[in-house]
Amino acid sequence: MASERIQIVPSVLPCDFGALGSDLERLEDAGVDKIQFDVMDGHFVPNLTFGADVIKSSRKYSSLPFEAHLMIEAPENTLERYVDAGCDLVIVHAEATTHLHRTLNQIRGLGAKSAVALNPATPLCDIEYVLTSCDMVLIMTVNPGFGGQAYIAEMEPKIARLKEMLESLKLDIPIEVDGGISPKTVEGAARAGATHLVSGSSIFSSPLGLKAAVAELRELAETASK
Ligand SMILES: O=C(CO)[C@@H](O)[C@H](O)COP(=O)(O)O
Repeated sequence: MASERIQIVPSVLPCDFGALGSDLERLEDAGVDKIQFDVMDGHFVPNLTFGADVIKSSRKYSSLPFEAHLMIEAPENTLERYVDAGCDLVIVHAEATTHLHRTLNQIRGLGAKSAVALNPATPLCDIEYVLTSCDMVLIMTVNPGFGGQAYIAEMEPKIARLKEMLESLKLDIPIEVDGGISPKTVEGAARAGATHLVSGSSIFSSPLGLKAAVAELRELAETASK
């Protein structure tokens, strides 16, 4: 597990959707490691954002890996569109697909990396038998649907237990956390075992500016994870 390095992952939710390309260029200049596109359908979560076409049109503005966080019902019906749009990794929610094992392997079959996300209330036992079909696990530290929510610190024991599960299976895959990640919360998440840290409102609203805010999160997480 020690081989997984800290990655800072911006959520595009706070971006200016009318000028997404330039915001993506700003994020790459700021030193982020990959980009997370928060896809929301207004059914699985109350909010509605964008689909694969927006990601496809964004591809030319960044050389970084793209991941699609599918906060949508029945993601298995549309996986190919996100891979064709240029996503290197596709995240589906365990709560949103009937046949999770099949869906995760469908993503891999399309040539992308697969990941499963768990809402705060969903127990780790729901993914115990699909971890070998995952290239990453996302632990939500807010209830999905909106940016700017408060970090749920009660998820830290869940992160730590997941790290133990992965180590016992000798699976060297990252644990990503998403929701309320800021300089005040990142250390707790990293100390528990998270290595990929998704942040939206904190880095975009930081008085330090985007580049320094990304560097600050990275330094805090790296120190806490040692
Ligand atoms: O995906 C979600 C919620 O569904 C958000 O957690 C964003 O991805 C990050 O938002 P901040 O909490 O960092 O503002």
